[in-house]
Amino acid sequence: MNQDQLKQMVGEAARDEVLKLPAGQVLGVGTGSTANCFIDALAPHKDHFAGTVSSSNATTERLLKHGFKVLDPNDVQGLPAYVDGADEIDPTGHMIKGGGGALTREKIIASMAKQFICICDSSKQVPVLGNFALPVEIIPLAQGVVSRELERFGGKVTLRLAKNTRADLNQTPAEPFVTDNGGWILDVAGLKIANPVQMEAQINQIAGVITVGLFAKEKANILLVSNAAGVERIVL
Ligand SMILES: O=C(CO)[C@H](O)[C@H](O)COP(=O)(O)O
Repeated sequence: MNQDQLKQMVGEAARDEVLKLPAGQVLGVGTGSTANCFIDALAPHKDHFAGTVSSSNATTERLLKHGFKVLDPNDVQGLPAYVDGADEIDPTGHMIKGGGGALTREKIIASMAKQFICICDSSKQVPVLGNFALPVEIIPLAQGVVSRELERFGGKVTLRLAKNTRADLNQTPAEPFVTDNGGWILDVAGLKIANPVQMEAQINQIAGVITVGLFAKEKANILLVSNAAGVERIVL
């Protein structure tokens, strides 16, 4: 079974999970290839929900294409659940997210939800977070100072670049990747995150940081994880 099939399988399991929620509520929807599988699987059942709140422009576009109602988070009091993928998840449900660059809105929508349902294949499960470079969204003018502060944690800091820029042709410097919020992303490689709660709080305190892609406070409550044998449901 390949990774796409594993993502599809867990997307379908997440559809079954959220259809157990009472009808007529608003659902939080994440970003990424696994979240896309979930959106596609849920599309025939969209009327079960009064609407959705979306974690990125890309997800909004996909939801609208399927005919889901997409609501402004400011018009929504709370959510029964938020469904999203992860780049890494540890045994307690702490995650690294932001590989797709949507970490800030993902964290905001997750904070509105009673339950974070994390969906992934088993390659994302790790004993300790940090093999995946930790994304940190920043205010662009703070790149230098935030990079220096982040280096104190012991990792290697790299500015994320946009794909398909003219740098390939050696004509211009590569352009930074720009988030939906106009921020830039620093990726911090080589960390061993023994205490995610502490590191999240410390990075949040650096002036110029918009959001760190460590989801320790907004951790997963339910993990649906797929492997060749099927989908396991783990309450965290
Ligand atoms: O945090 C994210 C986007 O910002 C994604 O949830 C994360 O990158 C996982 O993506 P995928 O399901 O494509 O592996």
